[in-house]
Amino acid sequence: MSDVETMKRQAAALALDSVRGGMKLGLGTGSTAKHFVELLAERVAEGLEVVGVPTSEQTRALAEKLGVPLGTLDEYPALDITVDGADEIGPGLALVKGGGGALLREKIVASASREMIVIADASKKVETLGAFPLPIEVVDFGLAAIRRGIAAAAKAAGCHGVLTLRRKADGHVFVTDQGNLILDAAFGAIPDPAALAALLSNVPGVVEHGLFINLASRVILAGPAGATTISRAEA
Ligand SMILES: O=C[C@H](O)[C@H](O)[C@H](O)COP(=O)(O)O
Repeated sequence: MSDVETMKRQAAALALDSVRGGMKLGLGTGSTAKHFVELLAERVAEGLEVVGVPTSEQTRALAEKLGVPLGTLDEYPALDITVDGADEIGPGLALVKGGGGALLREKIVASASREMIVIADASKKVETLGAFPLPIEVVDFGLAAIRRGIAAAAKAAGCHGVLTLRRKADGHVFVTDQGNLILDAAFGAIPDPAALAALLSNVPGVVEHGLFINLASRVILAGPAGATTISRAEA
């Protein structure tokens, strides 16, 4: 396993310490969340009783394969903990998420959870969000108008940048688990993430965006010298 994968797994293992029998867990998406699902599956095989609610079809398939009992948010609308990765972690534990295209379900599941624990390698912590292009999930109608709306909202929040329609490696347009499209917004820097989040949410055609404000309660960051936990109160 590469150094960075070892760090991600270490963060995932620490998040597992917060899991107790009987909990209902949101299961995140991405390479870091995958480590958590794998480690959780080991504990389930040893007898830990939990129910997971996956944030993507990818995570559902992995958890099913590994034998983690699954439920839906309709069955369990109030979850105990969601454990998920992030693309960037900024001041106040504001996050950019959606690099894997799962931001919509991830935000719904995190919002339904008493606590969201973010697990990441230390490279994800930044002073200013925005170097990672912000994923914005939009409907498949009126894309040119939606782009104009996003650009105007971004400008009002002091952000400028190219919006790129996400495509898969084979060139086909990327479609989310909810059947929507993703525009990746290369803003470079987001001076006021909360303001941008509110403005983007008001653009007709925007289903959701990858700014997670006041959702993460703790971040477990693993670096070469070990792991540290940062709570929102101290971030
Ligand atoms: O849509 C994907 C998610 O928001 C991921 O949690 C995020 O992209 C981080 O993924 P990774 O752990 O692979 O860096």
